Amino acid sequence: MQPQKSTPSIIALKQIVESTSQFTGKEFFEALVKHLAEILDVYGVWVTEYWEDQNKLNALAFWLDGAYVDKYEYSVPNTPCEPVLNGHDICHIPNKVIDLYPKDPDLKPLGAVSYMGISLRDIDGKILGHLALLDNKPMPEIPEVFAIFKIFASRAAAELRRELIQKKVIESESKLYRLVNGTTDAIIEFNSEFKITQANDAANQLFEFKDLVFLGIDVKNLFDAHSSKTFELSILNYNNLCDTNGSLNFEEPFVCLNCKGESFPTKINLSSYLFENNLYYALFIRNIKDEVSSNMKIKELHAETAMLKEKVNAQQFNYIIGDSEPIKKCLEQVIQVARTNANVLILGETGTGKELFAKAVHESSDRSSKPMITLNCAALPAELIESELFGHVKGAFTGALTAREGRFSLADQGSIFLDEIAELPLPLQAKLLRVIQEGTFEPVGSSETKKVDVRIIAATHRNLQKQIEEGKFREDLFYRLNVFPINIPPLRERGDDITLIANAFFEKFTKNKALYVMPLTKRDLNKLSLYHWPGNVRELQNIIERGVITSKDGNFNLDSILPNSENKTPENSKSPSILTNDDIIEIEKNNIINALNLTNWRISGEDGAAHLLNLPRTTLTSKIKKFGIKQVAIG
Ligand SMILES: Nc1ncnc2c1ncn2[C@@H]1O[C@H](COP(=O)(O)OP(=O)(O)OP(=O)(O)O)[C@@H](O)[C@H]1O
Repeated sequence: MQPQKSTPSIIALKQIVESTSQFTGKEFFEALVKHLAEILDVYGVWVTEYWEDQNKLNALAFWLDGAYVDKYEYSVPNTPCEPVLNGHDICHIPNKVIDLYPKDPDLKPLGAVSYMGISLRDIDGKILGHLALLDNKPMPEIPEVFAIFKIFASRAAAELRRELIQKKVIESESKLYRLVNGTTDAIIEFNSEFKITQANDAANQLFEFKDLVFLGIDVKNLFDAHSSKTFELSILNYNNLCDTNGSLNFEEPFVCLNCKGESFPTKINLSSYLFENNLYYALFIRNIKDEVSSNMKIKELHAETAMLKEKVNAQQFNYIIGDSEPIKKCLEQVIQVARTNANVLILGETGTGKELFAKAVHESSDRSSKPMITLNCAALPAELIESELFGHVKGAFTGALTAREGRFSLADQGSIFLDEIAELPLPLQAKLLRVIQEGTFEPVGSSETKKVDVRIIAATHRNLQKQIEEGKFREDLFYRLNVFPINIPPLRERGDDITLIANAFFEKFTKNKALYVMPLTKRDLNKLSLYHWPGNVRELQNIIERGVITSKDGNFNLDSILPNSENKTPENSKSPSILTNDDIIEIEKNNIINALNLTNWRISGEDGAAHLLNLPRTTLTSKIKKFGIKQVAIG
């Protein structure tokens, strides 16, 4: 091999330079191997990249016997290329290359005789690949050829380095592209004149802009008037507002407008940077429409839940009839206290509905899934109350044949309603105080301490302060119970509630009855309203029930049932009133009924009604007949 005899090496060099200069990359390598082979007049030339992990060489271009070899990769060991990669500058085998590398599978088929290879290295010396010549004739050592070979090896190495760097750039650009365009947040770059210079795919999608229209427009136009103003001011004050990292995060949402003018809420943040001495900003926009609408949905659901809760509460209390202000106030107090764990003391005259209100407190509390256990402290003898409240063990007292749970245990996690609390014997008041303070007690006859979590709702019609003064009620217990007192007003102070309750009870007692009873008349209702109801709602309930039972010819019988003597409020009784004859007859009739009721319908004798009325027995008998008074069994 030698440079063509007629062409000086400098010309050969010039030729190769000219024929490769306009190319880069694969085209350069192809031009290089072809021209080198032609000019140096060798059988084959190839340039490779080195795959270090596999210890393989891969031809970037291979010119062999006047044509390109399409694909050529091979393992380095046992080939003449091995010493090239192992540090030799130029490896030149002028002859008998097959004898030196008998295990190289390709040398023989190619008829290789001589070989020359040179490594292509990175700046730091790392092997990038190699350039090799192969000939089927001996290849003498000619310094000019070496020189040409070296020059082009260094050109090939530069190209290889450029290729590798370009590959890296493309890779990192593609990573960046994926990052920037893979995000659902819009990223928009704009300059100090607010002109958009770049935008990612998400920005185009979010604002429904096409690339061309998007670039160059004023970034402020992406916002509605108010947000645009805020945005502009923020940019003008950027240096004062931004954090130490140079970025600016906005807490409040910005309203953006898409190209159709449709608005949507967004969260934005900004950062700024200098590029080639020009100031740029990167604006990150996140569409929070879904977030906002979910928040709104949550708010709506909260409101709906609150409304439903109110409805449920209202329904829960629908057994408490009444629309008067004092009753509404009591119901409000029920709702207030129910949410807490505070003990409740319900005060009010007998029959005002204290038990109903206790039930309402329990049912609207978190304990409603557990029972409310009731104990009427006035209904049991003192000896029994203790075991009723705290339970007893077997044999604790005569008759205690088995152990029994007390009401406090039964009410665990729920509530206990202690009605007529003023009647609780003093020793038990002390025990109750301990349950309130520590949540513990011992069943009768047991030394085992039990612990419970019970809310106490107590009620009384008595004046507890007075009971304390008289030494009948413990003051400390009173303060423990009186955490949240609810005063139930007497029925006479509830105005139109009397009518409401009377009609409701009338409905209840006449419903599904074979007997038709005419509805309550205005006169009936008027009378009921004027009565002062010492027995409160319970008394009203009884009166209506009796009036229905004793109705005659379909007429509700109020007259003979409502106690006349107490038929007037104290105020009313002061004002003079004229009674009709009918009224007087009615008064007499009711008076007889009252006397008969009091004497258990005994007419004669010392404890009979005639004696009570100071009437002869016969007169009373005839009056009973005249007024059509009949004894009624009251259920
Ligand atoms: N507002 C009301 N609406 C409907 N019914 C009521 C109302 N208040 C009381 N009642 C009825 O009146 C009767 C007496 O009520 P409750 O037993 O709750 O009264 P109380 O104040 O606890 O009586 P006591 O002091 O005698 O124990 C019950 O049948 C109850 O259902």
